[in-house]
Amino acid sequence: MDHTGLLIILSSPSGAGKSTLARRLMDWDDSLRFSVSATTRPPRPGEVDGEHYYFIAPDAFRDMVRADQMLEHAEVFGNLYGSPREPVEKAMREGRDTIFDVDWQGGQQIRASALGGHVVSIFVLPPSLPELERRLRARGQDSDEVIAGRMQKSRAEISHWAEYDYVLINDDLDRTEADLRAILTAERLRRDRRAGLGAFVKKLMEDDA
Ligand SMILES: Nc1nc2c(ncn2[C@@H]2O[C@H](COP(=O)(O)OP(=O)(O)O)[C@@H](O)[C@H]2O)c(=O)[nH]1
Ligand SMILES: Nc1ncnc2c1ncn2[C@@H]1O[C@H](COP(=O)(O)OP(=O)(O)O)[C@@H](O)[C@H]1O
Repeated sequence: MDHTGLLIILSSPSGAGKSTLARRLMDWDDSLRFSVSATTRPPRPGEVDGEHYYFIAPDAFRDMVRADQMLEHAEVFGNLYGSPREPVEKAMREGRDTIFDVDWQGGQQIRASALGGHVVSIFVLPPSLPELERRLRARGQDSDEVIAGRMQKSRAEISHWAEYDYVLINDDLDRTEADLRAILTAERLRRDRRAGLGAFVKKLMEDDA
């Protein structure tokens, strides 16, 4: 069936688990595409350029924005982050679904973008703020100062929860992953209904006549 790809927005305060969940979803369904963002923040140990992020200089980032090559962009924790437009448009044309790991500003801009696709937005909450801090520490990739900054910003990110179609409390990882799979399956069926089931039903009736 002909259809355009879904745009799946995942947001959460830093450390709630969205990268882990996105990775699990892609292991479940390898047709899913991850939108690799460009950022001016330095790579963490183990992060690979072009896989986790495109690590670029602020000037190069601003050039991309000026050339309208970013579908959305925002400043988060003092660094610039943006979703390159071209790979998303290509995936949509090919009918492949794209996952975005973006903050609330990115979520708002993707919803408002003129891409015209079927957008599904999901907000991931931690079970508590002390658990969020524990996860940031357990990840072992940020300094105390960076963790303190992220905890301070977490309330502002969480305040946007009601803008999202779905809100999941990521307590048990397997449970949250199962909920995400269910959301994706249901939203794909909704998309297909819109995209071309009319023609299928018409043919079904004709074949039976
Ligand atoms: N608007 C926007 N936000 C992004 C983008 N890429 C990442 N972010 C957000 O930036 C924040 C920080 O990301 P990151 O530095 O990887 O830290 P982490 O969330 O702790 O793994 C998170 O809220 C991400 O969702 C992007 O392309 N656009
Ligand atoms: N449900 C969960 N229970 C316990 N730990 C979790 C859970 N979800 C994620 N984590 C852990 O918390 C840390 C932060 O997760 P991560 O996916 O990097 O968050 P984010 O991308 O939202 O910043 C990681 O070490 C991850 O393994």
